Amino acid sequence: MLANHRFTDLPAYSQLQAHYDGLKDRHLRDLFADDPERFTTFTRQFEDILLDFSKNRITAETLSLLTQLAEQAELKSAIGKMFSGDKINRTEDRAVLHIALRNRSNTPIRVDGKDVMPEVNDVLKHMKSFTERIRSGEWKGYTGEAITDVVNIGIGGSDLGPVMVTEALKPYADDKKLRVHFVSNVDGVHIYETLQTVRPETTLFLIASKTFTTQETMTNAQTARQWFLDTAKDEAAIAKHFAALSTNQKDVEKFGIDPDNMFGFWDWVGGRYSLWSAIGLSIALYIGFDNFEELLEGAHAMDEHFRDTPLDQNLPVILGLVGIWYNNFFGAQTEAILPYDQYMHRFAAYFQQGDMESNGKSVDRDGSPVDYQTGPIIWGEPGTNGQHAFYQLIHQGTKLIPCDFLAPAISQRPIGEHHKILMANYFAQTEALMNGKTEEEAADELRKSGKSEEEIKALAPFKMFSGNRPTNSILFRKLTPRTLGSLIALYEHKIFTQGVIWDIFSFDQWGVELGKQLASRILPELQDDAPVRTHDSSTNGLMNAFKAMRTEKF
Ligand SMILES: O=P(O)(O)OC[C@H]1O[C@](O)(CO)[C@@H](O)[C@@H]1O
Repeated sequence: MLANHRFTDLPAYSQLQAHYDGLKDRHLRDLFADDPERFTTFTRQFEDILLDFSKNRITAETLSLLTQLAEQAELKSAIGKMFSGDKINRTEDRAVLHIALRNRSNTPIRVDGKDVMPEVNDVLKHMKSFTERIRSGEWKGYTGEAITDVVNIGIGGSDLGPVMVTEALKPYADDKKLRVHFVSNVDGVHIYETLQTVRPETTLFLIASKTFTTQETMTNAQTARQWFLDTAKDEAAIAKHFAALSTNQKDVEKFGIDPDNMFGFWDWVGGRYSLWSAIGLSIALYIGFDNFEELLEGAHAMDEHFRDTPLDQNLPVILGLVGIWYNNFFGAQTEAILPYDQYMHRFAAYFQQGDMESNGKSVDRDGSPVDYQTGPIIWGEPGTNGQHAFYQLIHQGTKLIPCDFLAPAISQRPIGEHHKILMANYFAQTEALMNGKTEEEAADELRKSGKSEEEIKALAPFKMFSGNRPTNSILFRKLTPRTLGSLIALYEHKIFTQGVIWDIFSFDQWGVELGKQLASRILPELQDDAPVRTHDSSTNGLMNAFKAMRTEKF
């Protein structure tokens, strides 16, 4: 179990507050002018990944106080507990062991006294042989044709991870031989549009659901099953075209999926941390098992770094602490993740769930409501597209939005000048966000463009930028499976770091569960045209309008 503390009672918290009062008005430009070695001071490297956090509103003292905050929150011991299978997810009475799924060292990790590694390795072995049979064409569909399309049906953590990783590692796949599709939304449009592009004879459906009860997934799965049987006409053919990725064997069998085609995992794998488990089968099928293993290895290497490296040298810890600095002292409410790599276009969306479902909590580990901010709003889009959309608000808006800028030094598609242009933008943006433009600089520029002094006076206030907008730059050599694995683990452990320090439980999601319960209660009320009176006036009104609209009586 994790130790409890009051975040705002930690001695370093009040020291940080006093420190903040002294630092809040200092400009990044001045911090750089004060210390010519600032880049070296605030840069850390892990394998092919460089984290430059020098463009943050921090000094060496800030880092030292933040590190003390982490020590006082007993972060090191919390990390040890996660890695040793302690049931740190107390509200669900579960261990938190996504690190075991990629434990390439294979050291025993025990839950309730039992080493989980043999079962982890068995599932990986099963995934490997299945992957190889599908990819080689040895596995035949019910008409004797090889599989050409994999449709993963899942939602939340049973979708977002595989979607993000298969997009990011597209260069390692061969779309001509095997394509992947993802159906998550219960909106019939999603499954309809997907089924338009595939043939029953050559399609493999992966029903991905930890619980195998999620309404959206089960609805889509039943529709896919019916669509398949409409052509195949034979239930026995299901064994060749449906597999399940789940912890719920009973319901998998009830659905009619051959137990040999079930890939299991365990309650200690959180949905949003499950891409490393059987939920990653679509990834392995798409990029091949060797590449999937490389992904696991990259994550494992980051796990070891997180567990063994001193806090002020530790990349996930630093990201977490810098986030806390803005969230709890500057009052920032949001953070942007901005990859300058088109293949990473789902990275921010993935961590939107990872971070917000984990740290969107307002009760501490003692059960008391918190009186400080916890998880930030996470969002983002690939770099240059964002520049032409929402960056204006980051540059000149009233909100402080700390941003992570991620980019590869080597493009997967080195075409002409594209990558240099992309990277010029990458470097330019963090520089501009930091420096801004003074009114005098704006005036000078206007003068050079031939404006009159009167026009300069009128226009300069709009053309100045305060700057002082903080960024992290995460520069890596190339988006390989190993590097991607490390980057994902980096953000996972950042989330862990923050949750521990905020004294919240990061591995449950009771809020989401409530929405699921309410939806199942409402569904029966939509089956007929009877007026609904059981809810508040807004919900009743909307449901009745919906009923009227569908019968054209509106
Ligand atoms: O894999 P399952 O059980 O279908 O759940 C899907 C998702 O639902 C949630 O519980 C809530 O959205 C997520 O945590 C999970 O990833």
